Amino acid sequence: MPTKVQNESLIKLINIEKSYRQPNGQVITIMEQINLELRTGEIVALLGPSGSGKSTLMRIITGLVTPTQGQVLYRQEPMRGLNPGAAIVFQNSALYPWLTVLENVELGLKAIGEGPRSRKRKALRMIDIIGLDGFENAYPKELSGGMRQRVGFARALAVEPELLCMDEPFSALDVLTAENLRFELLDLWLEKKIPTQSILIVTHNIEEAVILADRIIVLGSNPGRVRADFPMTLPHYRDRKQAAFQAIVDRVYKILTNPDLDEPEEETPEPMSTGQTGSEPQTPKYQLLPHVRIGSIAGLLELLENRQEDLYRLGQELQLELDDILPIVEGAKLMQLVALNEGDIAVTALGQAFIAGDIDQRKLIIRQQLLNHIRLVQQIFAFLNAKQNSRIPESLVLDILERYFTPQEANRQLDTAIDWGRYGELFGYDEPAKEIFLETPVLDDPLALTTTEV
Ligand SMILES: Nc1ncnc2c1ncn2[C@@H]1O[C@H](COP(=O)(O)OP(=O)(O)OP(=O)(O)O)[C@@H](O)[C@H]1O
Repeated sequence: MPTKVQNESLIKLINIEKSYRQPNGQVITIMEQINLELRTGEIVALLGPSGSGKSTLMRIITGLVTPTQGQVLYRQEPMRGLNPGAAIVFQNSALYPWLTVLENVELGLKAIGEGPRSRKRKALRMIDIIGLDGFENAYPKELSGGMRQRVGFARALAVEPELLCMDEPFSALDVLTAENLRFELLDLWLEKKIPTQSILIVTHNIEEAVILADRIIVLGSNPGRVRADFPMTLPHYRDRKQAAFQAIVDRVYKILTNPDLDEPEEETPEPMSTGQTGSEPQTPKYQLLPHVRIGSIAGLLELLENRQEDLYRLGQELQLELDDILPIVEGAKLMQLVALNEGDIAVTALGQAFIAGDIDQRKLIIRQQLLNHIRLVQQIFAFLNAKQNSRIPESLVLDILERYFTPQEANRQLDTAIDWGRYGELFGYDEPAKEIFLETPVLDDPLALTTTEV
């Protein structure tokens, strides 16, 4: 088994940007200025909110996606096409149902041109290492979810990749199976039973990252960028109950829940021109609304009444995943109903007034906050007031949104704005006509007649 050489550059991303051209011709940048290096001997966890570009970044590293700008170096050389040293394990290992475990594991080896005999030998060895001994001739449907995922690992590891990329590999498994598999993978890595030189894992699970990683990278969204990149010094095996473990979990939680609080990156190379398609016009940023109902925000406020709470513990208490709780907190924060301080969340005076208020008072508060702080709502409201019949087609708003977001995201933004506007009794939605209409025209409202600049 090859020994692991520590700290050699395996992958280097220099000023990576990825943009997609939308059907309307608009170019949307989903990530920019990504600078990072993966070195041998480390497990790196990539965390970030949904849509921050974690999977895209992993695909750029493996060569499945080409960046719009910037350079990918593999072992210090520009990478062209697929990364020769990488293999990927996905959330649901896509196994061929008509092939046995052995045949599924052999597939990756076949793809890289291994002959039948060495293919079989290597596949059997990896099946053994990964704990599937005795199941070589089973078909995927005969296996549990955890065992199928093991086959996915065996298939990826059989080709002896230098870099093992895993995109939420444990998230489809039940809690116990996931925990077992995590520690088994860690055993294989620490005991050098696999020749892998570096592991990159995309995850939504902070504790999983803290259990496994030697380094944690946090991405931010809109567009995706590196917000934090720090080493983990706790020795393996880590205990979830340890104060130091909890402190790191809190730190990551704090970064994720405070979009304004960036931690310095490890290194920031100078901008570098690559001669690629760098001439796309930059799209200015637009406030991104979290997809959350006002009811959920109200629920959070009621729960927080009169207490300052650590967000991480709150998530645990509510048994909410990070991706569920973040949009609720973000929505409440955008409307200034809560304030965040060092990972703690507290209800503001306005939030307290919301909790104490009856339904009409609550609606009034939301209405005020929407008109004061939520750009899309302000814009729709201004359009409606400028129209004589107080109605606008949704396509008018979608056209604007699609200058900044994908069509799918533009629809989600509009849905959220309509939901919030409805709660604040600012406007409603006529489904058959696909039009937004003013609830009660408020012509003396100073905001009503201002058109907001896009
Ligand atoms: N082929 C594509 N065309 C247009 N937009 C895309 C394409 N692929 C990804 N995107 C957009 O890029 C953004 C980042 O997507 P990506 O899947 O990389 O994020 P993520 O952080 O992995 O999200 P999640 O945690 O939800 O899996 C999203 O807004 C997505 O809609």
